[in-house]
Amino acid sequence: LLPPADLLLWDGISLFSRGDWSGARDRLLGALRSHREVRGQKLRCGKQCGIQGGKWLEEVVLERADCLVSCERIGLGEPTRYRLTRDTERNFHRATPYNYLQVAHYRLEELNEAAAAAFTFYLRNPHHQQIQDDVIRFRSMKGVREKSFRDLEEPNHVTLFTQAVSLLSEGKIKSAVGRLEESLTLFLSAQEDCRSLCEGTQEQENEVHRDISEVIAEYYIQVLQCKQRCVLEDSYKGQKHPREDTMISLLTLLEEGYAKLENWESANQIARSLLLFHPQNKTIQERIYHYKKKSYGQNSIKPRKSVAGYVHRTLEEKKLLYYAMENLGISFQDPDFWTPDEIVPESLRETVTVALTPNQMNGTMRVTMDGVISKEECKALLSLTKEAAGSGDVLRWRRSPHTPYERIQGLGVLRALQMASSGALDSSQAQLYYHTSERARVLTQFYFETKKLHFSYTQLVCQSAIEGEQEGRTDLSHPVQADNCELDTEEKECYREPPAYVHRDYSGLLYLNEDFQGGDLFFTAMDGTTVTAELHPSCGRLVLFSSGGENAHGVRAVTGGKRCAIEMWFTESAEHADQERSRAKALVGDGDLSQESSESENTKNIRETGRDGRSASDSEKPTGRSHRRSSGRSFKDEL
Ligand SMILES: O=C(O)CCC(=O)C(=O)O
Ligand SMILES: [Fe+2]
Repeated sequence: LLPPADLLLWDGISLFSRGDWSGARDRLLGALRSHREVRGQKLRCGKQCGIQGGKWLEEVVLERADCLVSCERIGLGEPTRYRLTRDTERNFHRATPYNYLQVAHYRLEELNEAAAAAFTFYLRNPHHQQIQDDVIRFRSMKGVREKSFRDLEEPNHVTLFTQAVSLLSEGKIKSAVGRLEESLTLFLSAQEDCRSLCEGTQEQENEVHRDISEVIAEYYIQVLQCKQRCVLEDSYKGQKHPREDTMISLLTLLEEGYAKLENWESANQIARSLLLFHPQNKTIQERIYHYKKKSYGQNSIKPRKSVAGYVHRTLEEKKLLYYAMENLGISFQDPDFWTPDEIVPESLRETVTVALTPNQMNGTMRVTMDGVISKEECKALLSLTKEAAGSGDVLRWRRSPHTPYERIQGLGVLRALQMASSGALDSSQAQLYYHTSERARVLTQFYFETKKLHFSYTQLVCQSAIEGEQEGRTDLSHPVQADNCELDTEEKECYREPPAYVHRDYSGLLYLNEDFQGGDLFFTAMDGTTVTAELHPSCGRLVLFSSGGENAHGVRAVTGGKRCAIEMWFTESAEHADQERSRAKALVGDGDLSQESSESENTKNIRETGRDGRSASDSEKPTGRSHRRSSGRSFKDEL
């Protein structure tokens, strides 16, 4: 039996601080091993102490408690010995031992081990400045193999998945499918393990004596929330890509593999399993029809049992959690994109959907969402621009700097709020402007899994076609450009240097209307001419993209009517945050109780961020809609 993990960890850290590198390394490795050992034993006990049906609840609970305690005692000793405090548990969760370990390995000149430990920590703390630098340093060191940059805690199902992806690209379909099947099995069993540990001990913060059912309900909700988060736990850890659903990615590839192998029955079965996540999806239905024809109308094919079980169970849990959310006032962040509307109570239902996925837009870092604001909200914001135009010189219509055929009008957030406080604008509309942009910021942060984003600039802009001057027009409303770099279409390069706004990291365009001619937004390759995606604005439609050359874009001529949008640019760098924004924030009284969060907080927020981008500890105000709705789910993904 290994010494307890916390003892080894603190021992290791103390040897570390005294410069005893080999002692530190051995203790830290021991701590990781011991932590794993306890986890394994708890899993074994959990299985061994299964619940038998047909008994009273009290009897079941007491029996299981007795069984668990004695099973763990035999395997691990007294509970006081192996149970970790929440802090220590969090340290293991964040892979902190690896951060010490990488330094110890480095000092001991074990460079490949050091690189692996550093990389492992980095993946779980991608915004940690020091580890970013360390990984870069290791990469430039001679004698460190590329292979060493690997995740020492990578779940086996991820390893297999990655192997399968490269096998598929090499055309080795059979082996790929084998790997994917194995990966699916392992993913499901990893989920079981993660979920079963949710029932382990939890430290309670403020114990007061309350009604037994209240206490049980609260504890049970905690357990359910923990189980729901297991999906995030077992998802692929990498950066620079929006998070995808592990199960859906797995099944999609698997179906593709079976189809390539012309194993129509299996392809059909997997497609039917996928359909459980998106029952209305036309393309899956078509593929099923196609497979059915290929296998001569085989009609009795059902979804995979394991997948159906997975979907059924998680939906049952979500129902309970949404019930608790509606009636007991608990907060629940649904980690899944695909939860069907029927599961969510009417009052909590949100309308934001992903209208175009990055894939459908032929890029990785671009997405289009619909329903981000309601029709009434569009109307209110549009009337803000009308009033603003009538009330002052700065906001009067002027000729567009981009084209002689259009006039343009712009209004900043701070300006709007200031005008509202002097009575020149409707104050609730000005506030709505603020909260709407805030909503877009949170969605960007959530969808691209970035660290905290700050506003770099915000503007409500309308362009309108000058009547009678549109004949024979061939120019654009807004020429093709990138938002944070100088686009050189000859060289197909984009230079991130002044005069470009180099601090912009993400761009957001929230459209307020659709009743005008022309004015489509389009994306091009860096040549400025090859169009890769094009869309017409509409009320509540939000287009988000990274601001670099990978997202060169322009706007087609507005040849009739008025086109209005809120343009937003976000930066990851707090130093370059828009000063006006903090004054605007003060004006709306949006107190930031969450404070400037520390590095660790930041990382934690991202892991715990729900579908509306709000973490449990995030006390930012709801965004213009009722609190209930904004703390609910916020968008669902279409395939
Ligand atoms: O209004 C739009 O759709 C795009 C405007 C734009 O790209 C910009 O102002 O940088
Ligand atoms: Fe732009």
